[in-house]
Amino acid sequence: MSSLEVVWSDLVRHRQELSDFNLRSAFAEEADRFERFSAEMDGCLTLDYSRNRIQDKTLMLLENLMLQSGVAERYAEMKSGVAINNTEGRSVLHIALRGSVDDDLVVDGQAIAADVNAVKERLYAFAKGVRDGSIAAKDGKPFTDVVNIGIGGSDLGPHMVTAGLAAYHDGPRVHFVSNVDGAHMGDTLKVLDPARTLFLVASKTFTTQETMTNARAAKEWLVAALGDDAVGDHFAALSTNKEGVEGFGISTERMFEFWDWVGGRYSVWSAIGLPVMIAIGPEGFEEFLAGARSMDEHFETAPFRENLPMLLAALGLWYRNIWACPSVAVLPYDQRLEFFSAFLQQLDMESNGKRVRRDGSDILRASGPVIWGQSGTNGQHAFYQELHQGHDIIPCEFLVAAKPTDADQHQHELLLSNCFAQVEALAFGRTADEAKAQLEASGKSAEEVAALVPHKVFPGNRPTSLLFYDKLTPKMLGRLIALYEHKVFVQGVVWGVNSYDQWGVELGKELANKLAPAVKSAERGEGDPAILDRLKAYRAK
Ligand SMILES: O=P(O)(O)OC[C@H]1O[C@H](O)[C@H](O)[C@@H](O)[C@@H]1O
Repeated sequence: MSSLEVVWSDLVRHRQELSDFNLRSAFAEEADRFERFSAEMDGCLTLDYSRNRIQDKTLMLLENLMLQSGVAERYAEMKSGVAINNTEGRSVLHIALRGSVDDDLVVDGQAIAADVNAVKERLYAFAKGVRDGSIAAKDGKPFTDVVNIGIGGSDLGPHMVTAGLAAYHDGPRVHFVSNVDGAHMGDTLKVLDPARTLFLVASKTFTTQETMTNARAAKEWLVAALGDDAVGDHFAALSTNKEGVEGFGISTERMFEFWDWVGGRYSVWSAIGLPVMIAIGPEGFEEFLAGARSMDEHFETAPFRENLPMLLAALGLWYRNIWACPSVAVLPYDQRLEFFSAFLQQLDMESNGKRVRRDGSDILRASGPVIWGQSGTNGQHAFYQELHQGHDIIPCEFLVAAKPTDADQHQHELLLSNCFAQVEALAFGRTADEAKAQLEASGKSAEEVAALVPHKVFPGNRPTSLLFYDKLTPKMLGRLIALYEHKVFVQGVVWGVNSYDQWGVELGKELANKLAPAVKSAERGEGDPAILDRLKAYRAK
């Protein structure tokens, strides 16, 4: 057995040792659980992971798993520009986007920091111009609205961050259109004035069906109102595909490039972040980058027991592979992070939702779990029932700020108390004796008590981790995203997958393009004839 397989079997055996583990008794017996199982970075972000089914030995074994899997070695390869995205022959260097000009990161023998900086300067100048009106609409007046047209990595990151930093917006309004469903573009344009609207076409490849369709629709809408010559002033492109951008009619002066070593789901730090720069300004965006950079440094230097991404990754592996938990709920108690779990779905599931290892061999164990969630307290009134009393154990990651950015203090205290209450209820539950005492105290008869007790028992012992931070600033959001990026990286290395390709998305895309003509005419064509027949019938109604 390889030394890595030995660690996996150590972990399986260790789970048996913990078969009677219960968070209630663990907390009763170990007054120091918070001290032992929490880590802080920069004095403003704490990961409290004390309410997990772990002991010191668990962490020792998980640390060994990281060592044996070669996490540090793979990270060194990544930083040195090795094409760790082996199926596409690409380096993976999104960390360079938040680095400094003095960094010596190299791709294909070329230093990249200077290029990164040059594009960033152009982006900042453009964002500033749009914000102060010096980059204006066709009529010379400032833009009031910016529409980002993109999908996947060219939408989820900037959309989530723009919403997350709403307290810092002081530029034009920013909208996001992603879905090929014409209703998305239609509903967005309905409230906009073409004379005041700037479109950003965001697409790494500049070939994605949804984005190109929406971009053409936007162009038609604009041209119909303002004429052909408005396109130059009212469009800009964020892409790696110069020919595609020019072909669409956007000049290279209005194109902001990035590079094939930036994966779509890791691209919010690049030109894809332009909507955020326009919304909060370049200074705010610099803070956002600085937050991510501080997480990079933390990840590179903090010892395992203090290393937030390592710990989050380790706990994820523990539950996914040793406890067979199929999903993880991400629950930000922050309305402005309402798109955070949707963003993480792409980051995590597109990266590690794989069935073969880098060399094409079978992984032989479960890889990326289903990531899902919603902002608190909304989720409490929807799916928390299942978290508390459902059949599956669903580890939860809660996120909450100590202080509101600009919201009411009293309401923020209620938000915090809801978050802490959930964490406590999931961990400690309610025993049958407690349920009985409560029902008796409420005056129920003995029969009623007996009938209701089973329904009122909360098993507890449900694992949660809490990311507790001072305030949701641009810097903090940068830290949080980079934290999850590194977590995904670590897990990908342990599972041995290529976290930077996404072949699984391709088949559906190919088939959609193939079926488009058949759907258009609703005639029998390629694909499932029965459903096309039904389509024809419904259309004829
Ligand atoms: O930016 P684009 O080239 O338009 O790609 C947008 C998205 O397309 C696909 O769905 C990929 O799976 C995503 O990773 C990517 O972010």
